[in-house]
Amino acid sequence: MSNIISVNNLQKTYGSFNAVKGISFSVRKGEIFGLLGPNGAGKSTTLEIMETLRSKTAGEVSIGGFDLDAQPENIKQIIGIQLQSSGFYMGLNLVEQIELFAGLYNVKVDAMALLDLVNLKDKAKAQVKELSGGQKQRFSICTTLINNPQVIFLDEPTTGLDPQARRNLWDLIKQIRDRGTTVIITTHYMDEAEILCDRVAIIESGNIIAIDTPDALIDNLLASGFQKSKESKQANLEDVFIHLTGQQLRS
Ligand SMILES: Nc1ncnc2c1ncn2[C@@H]1O[C@H](COP(=O)(O)OP(=O)(O)OP(=O)(O)O)[C@@H](O)[C@H]1O
Repeated sequence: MSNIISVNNLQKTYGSFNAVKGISFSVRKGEIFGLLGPNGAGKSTTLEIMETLRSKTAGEVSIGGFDLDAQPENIKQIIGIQLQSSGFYMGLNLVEQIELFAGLYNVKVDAMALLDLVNLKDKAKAQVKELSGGQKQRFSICTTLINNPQVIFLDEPTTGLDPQARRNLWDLIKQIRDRGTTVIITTHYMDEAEILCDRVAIIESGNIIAIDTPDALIDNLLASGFQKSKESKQANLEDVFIHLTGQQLRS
C-alpha cells in the first residue's frame, strides 16, 4: 500500500515548551491510523498541524503528494476536517448546513445521500442543537466528507458517547475507510483503537514510542513475558449493557 501522508522530524514548540519533539511517521492510503497517548502527549497538536490549522516549528509534512509549506491550499482541497458543534450555523437545518459548506468548497453534493450514509436522513430538517450526542458526532463526520476528501481527520470522535453510539460510529468510520478514504483518528480509548485502527502510533511527551498494528504491539508485549495477573472473563460489563439495551442503531 502506498503512503498518503508522510511526516518527517515534526517539531512544535510553544514558547520554550517542546510539545512535539521531532516525530516521523507515514500513513498508508486507505488505512485507519490512530494517534494514541495520554493527555498532553501532543496528539491534537500533530493532528492540527496536518490539518493546516496550526503552524509547525520544524519538520516536513506531505499529504497526497503536496508539501504543507509550499502547497497548503492543495492539501485543504483533499482533506476533511471535523467541525465541533460550535462551528455550525444556528438556524440552519442539516441539509442547509451541508449545502452551505458545499458552497464554500465550491462543490456539488447530494446532501440526502450524505445524511443517509451517516444514518441521519430522518433528521434532514432538524437543527444541530436538536441532535443527540451520537447524532451530532455522526453529522460532524458527515461534514468531513462534503468535499469528497482523500483523508479525514477525527479528533476523539467518540468521547462522551454511550457504548452503542460508539459502536455505531466505529461501523461508520470503517465504512468510510472501506470506500477508500484514509482516516486519521485520535483517541484515549484502547478498546476503540484495537477494534478500529489498522495501525497506531503511541505518543508520549511529544515522542512516538511505538508504531505498528494493534495485533503486533500486543504480540510484542506478550513475547516480552507480560502476563495479566487475573484471567479475564469472555465478556465484560459493556457486553452486558449492549446485550440488554439492544444492538439496533439509535436514531
Ligand atoms: N496553544 C498552546 N500554547 C501553549 N501550550 C500548548 C498550546 N496547545 C497545547 N499546548 C501544550 O502542548 C502539549 C500538547 O498538547 P496537545 O493538545 O497536543 O495534547 P494531546 O495529546 O492532544 O492531549 P489531550 O489528550 O489532552 O487532548 C500540552 O502540554 C499542552 O498543554
